[in-house]
Amino acid sequence: MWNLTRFASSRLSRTRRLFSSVIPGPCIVHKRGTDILHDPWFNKDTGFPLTERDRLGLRGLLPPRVISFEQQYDRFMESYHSLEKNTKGQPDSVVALAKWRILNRLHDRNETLYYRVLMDNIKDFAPIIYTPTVGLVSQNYSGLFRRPRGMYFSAKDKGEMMSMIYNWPAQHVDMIVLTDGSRILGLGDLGVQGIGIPIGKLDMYVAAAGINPQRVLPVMLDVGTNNQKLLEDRLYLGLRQPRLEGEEYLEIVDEFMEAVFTRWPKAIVQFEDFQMKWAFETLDRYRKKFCMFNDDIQGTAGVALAGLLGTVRAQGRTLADFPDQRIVVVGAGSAGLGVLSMAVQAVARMTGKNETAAQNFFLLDKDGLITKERKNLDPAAAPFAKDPGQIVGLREGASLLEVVKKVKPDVLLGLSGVGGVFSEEVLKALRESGSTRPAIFAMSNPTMNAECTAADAFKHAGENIVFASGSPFENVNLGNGKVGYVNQANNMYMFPGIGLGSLVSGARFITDGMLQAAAECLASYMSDEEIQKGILYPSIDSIRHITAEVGASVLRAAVAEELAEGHGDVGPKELAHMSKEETVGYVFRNMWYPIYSPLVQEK
Ligand SMILES: NC(=O)c1ccc[n+]([C@@H]2O[C@H](COP(=O)([O-])OP(=O)(O)OC[C@H]3O[C@@H](n4cnc5c(N)ncnc54)[C@H](O)[C@@H]3O)[C@@H](O)[C@H]2O)c1
Ligand SMILES: O=C(O)C[C@H](O)C(=O)O
Ligand SMILES: [Mg+2]
Repeated sequence: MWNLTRFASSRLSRTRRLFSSVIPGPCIVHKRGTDILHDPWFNKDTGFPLTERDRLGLRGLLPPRVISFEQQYDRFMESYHSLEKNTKGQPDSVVALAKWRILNRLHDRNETLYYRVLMDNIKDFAPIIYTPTVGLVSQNYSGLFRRPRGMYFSAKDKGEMMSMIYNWPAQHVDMIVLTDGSRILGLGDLGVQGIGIPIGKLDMYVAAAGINPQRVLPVMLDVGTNNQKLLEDRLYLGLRQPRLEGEEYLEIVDEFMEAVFTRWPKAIVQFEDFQMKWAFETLDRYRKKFCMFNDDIQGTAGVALAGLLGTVRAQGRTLADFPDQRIVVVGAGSAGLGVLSMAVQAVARMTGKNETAAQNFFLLDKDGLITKERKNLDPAAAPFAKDPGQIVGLREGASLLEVVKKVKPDVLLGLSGVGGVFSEEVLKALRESGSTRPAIFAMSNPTMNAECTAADAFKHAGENIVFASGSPFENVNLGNGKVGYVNQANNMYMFPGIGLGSLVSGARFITDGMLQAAAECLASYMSDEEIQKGILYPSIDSIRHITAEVGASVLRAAVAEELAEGHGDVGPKELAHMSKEETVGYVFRNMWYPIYSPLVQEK
């Protein structure tokens, strides 16, 4: 059932070939003069050619010399490298924020140049615009705030959202990332400051999926905050009130969703970093009504399942052995439960048995092992709660150490949001794992919330482990020329392809079938040779390529489920007649690529 296609060697050259045909057509701007210079969508700074300077009223508003895009690029990178040099030795957070600031200023000034430097240096810049630095930025957002980005809808805007949505200047919007700031990474309730996350996710949409930056919209739904520190902070920029709850809360989200889909019926909304109860409730409420998904539940599930399947292969086994893997999941929140349900569904499909599919999975939360004896057992966790009769030697609420010692798992997967939960003792206990090559997924973000560091994992659990973390760590030098490989198990390998595939297929909804197709695609992406080395995911350098593949598989699944209504001038019939290769080419052709496009028609 898992079709293991290999893409390996020609990936990069194929990417380049496909992009060479994607030169945007002339785009005519109706602004003039300083309005253009101050509009980051159109601004080219000193790169405006003389004809455009003449015809757009820019003459005299810029120094006379025209600088090429490449020169601008080099100049920015030089400034960036000198900033790196000048901040050497300073605390990590100071350096990270300085790097974020210089990138953010470019983002505010010239989007084309910003996205080109981001794409070309994604490995270095993703940790700044995305996890972990985006967490630090969100924590300090009210102090760092200089210019708004995206839209802010607050509880005070009730009844006004339908008209407010038309305040957004872009005529078309394809991709929206929405948060209410209630569970930002593992940092808790950050209220309005959580807007940093949708901004970072949409930067990844542009860099990885080639969504046109003029068509993305980060949104903050500010319904208050329960973070006392923020409520008392005189600089805090959000509503100073406790979070709305119950019907009052849902009425705000309902109103926003109606407003968005009234103005942009074809948009896709990604829910991000909602606290668990609202994450599940809103997914359930909207998934059959609007084209939306929850990244923490569904995107994370896909990336984790791909990693779990990779782990089986890394052990030298076949995928048919997946149902025998003993997997301990630490964290029963939106992410942990999302991963469990997708993984258990995969086992059920492979074995053809629903009743026993969850038997090799063990779920823990802050109160330890979850069994059917748990008081106030969350209904969402109930299907994975152990029957005390079937776990001899373990009790309700057993500690992680007890569980690892008893279960001897093949995989330890953390989505708890708590740094260091995989303690030295727990990692050492994993040495007794039944597996020749146990895997550790410390998936919580940002770095300080990871369940363990990469270095500790290799040191305490042994050199033969497979390791993945949600935020990036350096590979670990094991001595004797050996390297402990660090994977980044982050939903960034999933959500851009889910969004892009849904967009270019014109899917009405995002179904489990489409998400499963995305996960299968990522799972089959790596060659056996890479997997043997413990490399479970592609390098972030090839994120556009993997996103195109994931996007194309989502598209094909939408077509198969007769949900694809087409996109632009490509109708559903044309989509249905495309070969697999053609769907990938079509997805690539729909990716925006950052180059300056002419702002005036050639005379
Ligand atoms: N790598 C990724 O792609 C990815 C994706 C989504 C979420 N995450 C990370 O996962 C974490 C959790 O996200 P969530 O949405 O599920 O949060 P959540 O608040 O819904 O759930 C957290 C869960 O962890 C449990 N927990 C807390 N302390 C614990 C402890 N000491 N031991 C065991 N369990 C404990 C809680 O009881 C709860 O069940 C966050 O840090 C987030 O950044 C990572
Ligand atoms: O934002 C990330 O880096 C992954 C994930 O969505 C999270 O909430 O941690
Ligand atoms: Mg998230």
